[in-house]
Amino acid sequence: MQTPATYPAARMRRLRRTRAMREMVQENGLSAGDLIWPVFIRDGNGVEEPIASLPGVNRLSLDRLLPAAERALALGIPAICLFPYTAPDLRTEDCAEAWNPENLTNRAIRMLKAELPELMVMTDIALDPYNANGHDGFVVDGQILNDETVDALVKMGLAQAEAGADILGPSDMMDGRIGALRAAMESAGHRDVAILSYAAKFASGFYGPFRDAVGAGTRLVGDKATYQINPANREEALACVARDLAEGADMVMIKPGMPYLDICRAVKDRFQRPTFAYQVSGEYAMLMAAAQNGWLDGDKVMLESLMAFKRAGCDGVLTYFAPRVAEILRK
Ligand SMILES: NCc1[nH]cc(CCC(=O)O)c1CC(=O)O
Repeated sequence: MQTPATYPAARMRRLRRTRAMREMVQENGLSAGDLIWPVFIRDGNGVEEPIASLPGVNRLSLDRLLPAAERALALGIPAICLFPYTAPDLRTEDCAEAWNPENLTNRAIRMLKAELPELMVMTDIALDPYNANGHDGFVVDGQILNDETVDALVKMGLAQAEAGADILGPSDMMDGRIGALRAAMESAGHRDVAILSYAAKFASGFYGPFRDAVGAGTRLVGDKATYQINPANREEALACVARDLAEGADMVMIKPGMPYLDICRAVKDRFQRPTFAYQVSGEYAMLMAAAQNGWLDGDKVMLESLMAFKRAGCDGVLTYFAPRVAEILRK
């Protein structure tokens, strides 16, 4: 970096004087094309069910998902990511609903790809919405089984690819799942299905409202510390990213987002591959709660928080704010 001249030759305020000048020298940009919109789906018809801890976010039945997705596409959002709220009787210890070709997610994928082929559909691969105990993997005697879970995740991913998913999002943090999924996609002829790995996923308190939304929160026995990363660890997160890229991930994600911008920057600098952050449910809830109390300007902090991801090196962000942001950016 060139050392700036000293005052008064250097007056940093010269380039901040007018809006035109500020825009001309702006270093980073945010556009609708950077956004992936996470959406919660449920069964039924005509249902838009509010989620108390995520103000403004609803669980949508598939007939309501379609117009919402259509609007997202019209606003320039390239992808939506589906998260199912599974009916209670379909949550079992063997998690068999996860790879049912006719499950809610797979039906949603087929509908979206038939009606809106240009909109990319991303999925979540983990057992928690189908598991009786809320964990991302099989639980036996209080242990989360790794390799048995990977086999199940592969079946789940294959069913999603078969239904037409464009991007698979393994969020489970089992070891070896990226390699196993990539090999399965190759041999099943799904060569162009992309994998966006939840590579640096931390054991975070910020997932609370999400677990309410998919109905896994009250069921969860214990915590996820034996598979998600300790929030104190940076080198471990980088090792996970390196491993997932080596196993065939096309893109990687850091999650949560705002408290982990240092990891975003480190991942982009070190690997120079497509890098995404997930601005998770708790981050959304915290900004919305303050905005609803009149303590923060909601739109302003929303845009600022998303620009921060771009500045930290991310290529894009998963955010519940996506439609709102895209609407503002269109004006
Ligand atoms: N595999 C589950 C999964 N996929 C995405 C999220 C969190 C997303 C959010 O909080 O918005 C979680 C929660 C968890 O790991 O408990």
